[in-house]
Amino acid sequence: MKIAIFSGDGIGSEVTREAVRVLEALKLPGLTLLEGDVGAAAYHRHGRPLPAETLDMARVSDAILFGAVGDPSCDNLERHLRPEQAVLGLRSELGLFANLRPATVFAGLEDLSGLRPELARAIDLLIVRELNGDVYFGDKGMRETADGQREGWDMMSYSEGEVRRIAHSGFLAARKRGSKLCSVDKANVLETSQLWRDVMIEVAAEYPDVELTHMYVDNAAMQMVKNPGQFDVVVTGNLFGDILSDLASMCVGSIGLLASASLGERQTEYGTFGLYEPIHGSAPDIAGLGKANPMATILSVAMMLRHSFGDEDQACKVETAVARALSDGVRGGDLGGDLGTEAIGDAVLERL
Ligand SMILES: NC(=O)C1=CN([C@@H]2O[C@H](COP(=O)(O)OP(=O)(O)OC[C@H]3O[C@@H](n4cnc5c(N)ncnc54)[C@H](O)[C@@H]3O)[C@@H](O)[C@H]2O)C=CC1
Ligand SMILES: CC(C)CC(=O)C(=O)O
Ligand SMILES: [Mg+2]
Repeated sequence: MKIAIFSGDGIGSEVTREAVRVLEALKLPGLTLLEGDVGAAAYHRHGRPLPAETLDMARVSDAILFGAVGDPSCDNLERHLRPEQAVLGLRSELGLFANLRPATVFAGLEDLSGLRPELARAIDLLIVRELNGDVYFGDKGMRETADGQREGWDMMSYSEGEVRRIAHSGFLAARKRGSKLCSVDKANVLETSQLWRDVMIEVAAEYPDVELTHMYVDNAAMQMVKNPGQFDVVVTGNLFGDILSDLASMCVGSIGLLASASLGERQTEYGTFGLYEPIHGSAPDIAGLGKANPMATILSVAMMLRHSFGDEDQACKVETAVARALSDGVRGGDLGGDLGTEAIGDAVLERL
């Protein structure tokens, strides 16, 4: 089994290093790790954030472990050269349209949530975010208005087929959990969202065992803070899912804890091909200081073992090691402690 490691920029390389240590400690038979350049690192070396060599490596791999991309020194480059295009490009080129972002409170962290402990304790939700469409991938540009002002524009759209396939991902995920699916949109204002809602209702007919509800995204943000325990699976578009998942992360304690799996249709001999990454970015404010929490990336390895390698035992082993570390009081700066990235990695390894 081949895993491509794309660690990227800022804390991406720091957190990925710890996740790779965990992966190697599992001694999976026949494991080969490949390393590729993405993001600002790739731009400086190859002139492009997602070089052809990296994409080729992704295509011959069974799964990808991704750190993060983004560097302030690149924020004024033309958009197609910016580091973020690496992760967007991998998601679209590889057809990874279903992004799963689970959020659960670990025992012992209830007091570290941005919410009251009794609200935090009830959180066990999964955000299913569409990843190949929406305003992120529409035409965009800068133009001049008739009265000479600059105008930025981004096209938001979803086709019926794009909504239908993520609807199935949402319903199937709900069926494996609490059978409740909340579709989040902005159908009171956006045509994109009206189609989204119509298609969700059509697809619901194939899943009579799953309860479908709808919520506008502004209310969903409020409800996530007021009563997050009401959510089981949330299915939503690319932009709304991006925002709501960062919100959910603080409800469980830290953005350094939320893992993700990005899946498509490609099957390998081991399972579903996927890209696994923490939901956070390259965190330039703490990059190079050894302060980042690597747990989200380590938990992304667990998701990889589950979805791409069908190895539920090893996935649970990794998740249990992280949960034990947290319940034993292992805390990085993001959780009010003083342990650094490597020390947190050591603590998880000791509990594997
Ligand atoms: N998938 C990706 O590669 C993503 C890349 N980005 C990029 O990352 C760069 C920084 O973006 P921001 O908006 O600042 O988001 P960010 O997620 O990188 O950081 C937000 C805040 O959370 C903290 N943080 C994030 N991860 C942490 C961890 N593991 N441990 C402790 N603290 C952590 C950071 O220090 C910062 O204060 C930008 O260039 C952005 O475009 C942002 C999100 C996703
Ligand atoms: C292109 C990325 C920076 C999008 C993002 O923030 C994410 O996927 O969480
Ligand atoms: Mg994000």
